[in-house]
Amino acid sequence: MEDGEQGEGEGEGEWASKAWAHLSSVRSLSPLIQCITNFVSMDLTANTLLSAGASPAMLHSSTESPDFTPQVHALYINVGTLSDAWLPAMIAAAELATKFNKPWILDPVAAAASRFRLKACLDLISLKPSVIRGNASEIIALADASFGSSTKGVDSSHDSTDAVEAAKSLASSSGAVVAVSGAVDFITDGNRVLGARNGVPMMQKITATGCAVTALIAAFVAIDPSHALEATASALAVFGVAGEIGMEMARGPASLRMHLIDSLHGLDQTAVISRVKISAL
Ligand SMILES: Nc1ncnc2c1ncn2[C@@H]1O[C@H](COP(=O)(O)OP(=O)(O)OP(=O)(O)O)[C@@H](O)[C@H]1O
Ligand SMILES: Cc1ncsc1CCO
Ligand SMILES: [Mg+2]
Repeated sequence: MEDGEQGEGEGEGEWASKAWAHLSSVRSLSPLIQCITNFVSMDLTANTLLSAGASPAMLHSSTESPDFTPQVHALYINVGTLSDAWLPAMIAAAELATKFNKPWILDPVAAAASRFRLKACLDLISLKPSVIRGNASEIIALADASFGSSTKGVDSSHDSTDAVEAAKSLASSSGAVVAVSGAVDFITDGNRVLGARNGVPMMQKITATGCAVTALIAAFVAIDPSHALEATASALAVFGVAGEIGMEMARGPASLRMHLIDSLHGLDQTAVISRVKISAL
């Protein structure tokens, strides 16, 4: 990717070209992504990464991370089925990623569901993830560092538009790019804000689509680590486009899950360029 001016004045066409360039790089470079993710999402997450051209590895033992994490192109940590045993492994892997200059990406599932989970997420954020992607309720809880307020487990009880200010504040305090998923996905570094308007509402009816798109963000950031904001927007838009095309063949959530994976695998330049809807806000 070129290092030129990005942001103001950039039209949807340029963003779409950038998204295609990111997807093409993922396909050609096939980045290796270590995923420490929840039991629910493992299958969809691995298949999403494979369909996009990346190489997933669900290795989570703190005993093997010292050997493995230095070899990966990015690390993905998702706290969805957090336990006392797994948290130290997540922290150890995040520390290794930072030590070896690998980008790492956090999905703070259900951040406000318990004090244990909120503290775990805040501790992980202190280890400097490149990107944090959550739904609106998760990002609001992290920005406020507050537990229990208007949360509904892993599902959001807010619209993504409700969380834009929280996302900017969390990005500024953490140094991470923060993405909020929803009908519009918002992506911010605390200064610039991008909106990605792809996807279909039925994607919320498939468990772990959020987890899967965060892994896709890890793959896109792996191949363009110095442009985490742009790579994150591209990943969210590309995943949304796969959902839109998949929905044309689907009869409900179960068949959308299958068609989304097929569509992500089959995405061509024409579909990406004509459908990606990213803009600077
Ligand atoms: N109303 C919508 N219209 C279009 N796309 C949507 C809509 N809601 C969610 N999406 C898309 O669905 C995907 C999952 O987002 P969601 O906000 O449901 O994540 P999540 O709550 O973290 O999910 P999970 O925890 O089940 O993994 C994202 O790619 C998002 O863009
Ligand atoms: C349903 C569920 N519970 C913990 S993680 C997860 C997957 C969606 O986040
Ligand atoms: Mg989630």
